[in-house]
Amino acid sequence: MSEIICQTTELCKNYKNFHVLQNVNFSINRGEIYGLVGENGAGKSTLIRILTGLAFKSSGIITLFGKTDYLQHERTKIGCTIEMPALYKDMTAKQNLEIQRVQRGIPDQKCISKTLELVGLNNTEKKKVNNFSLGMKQRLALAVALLGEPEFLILDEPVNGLDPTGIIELRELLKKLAQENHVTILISSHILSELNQLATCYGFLHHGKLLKQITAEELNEECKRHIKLKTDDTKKTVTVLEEQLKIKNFSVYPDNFIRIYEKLEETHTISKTLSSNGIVVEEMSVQGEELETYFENLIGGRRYV
Ligand SMILES: Nc1ncnc2c1ncn2[C@@H]1O[C@H](COP(=O)(O)OP(=O)(O)OP(=O)(O)O)[C@@H](O)[C@H]1O
Repeated sequence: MSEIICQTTELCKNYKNFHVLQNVNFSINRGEIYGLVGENGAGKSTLIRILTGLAFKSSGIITLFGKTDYLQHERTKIGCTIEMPALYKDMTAKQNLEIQRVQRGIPDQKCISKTLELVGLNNTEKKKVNNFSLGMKQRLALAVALLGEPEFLILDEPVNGLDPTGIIELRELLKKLAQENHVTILISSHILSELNQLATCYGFLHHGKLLKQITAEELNEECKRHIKLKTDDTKKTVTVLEEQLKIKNFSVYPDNFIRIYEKLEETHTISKTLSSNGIVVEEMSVQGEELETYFENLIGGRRYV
């Protein structure tokens, strides 16, 4: 069974009468890249701040590496970038990391060049952070988070300010960290498509509530264009689909909905054939959407970017 690295149970956070997080239940397994998606103000940063100990919960349970109380030690295994870390602007990337290394008591000096190389900042040499682009500052922030070789990496909106190449590079780096170094990653974003091809699991946060937790596979399946079909006789429908309509690529869901992934233009023929076999078609529509539309629909059709 996979090991749960981070879990919240009925987690709530209130600021006076304002409920920023409401009964949030979510869990992240080791090696997973968890995409936390939510529009501005959804509560992503608050959730991350609570996990990392920068803010207090109002109620609920936080479990880190299997422990629920006195999480100071567990939090030493976490590396995080929350907003921009305090970087010394008149110093180089290397000098900044050296300060962080000493402050955190990391003995191995070699970790600095290793980390700079990992985030692609090894060629910045004498350049001061003052003269860094936003993307370079983001990478340095990531380097700071990676310095202690954390088991759990938490990144709050790390793609902000990165150009498309920077986003792809970051995506590859995070994949490598998860796959080769078995680092578990929680990454927040208000743009779902930025997490696409990276996250292995998604949590959708809206107005402080976790609306849904879904694996990448399930999400892709839901977004794939398909015919959604419900009839009064699922078993007989399956037989007609296979034997008469020669449809192979379909799935039957527990609520008796059938999803057909082929012959999307032939809904008329499908419904006629089913009717001629005495099957009543209760619902039939072509579905499937862009990731952004998926999230929009999930939160009630409102544009959020
Ligand atoms: N210290 C605070 N006091 C009162 N309200 C706060 C405080 N911190 C956050 N909030 C409110 O909590 C809500 C969630 O904020 P949070 O920063 O967690 O959202 P977010 O999803 O990270 O948004 P963004 O993508 O804009 O960073 C917002 O309405 C915010 O104004």
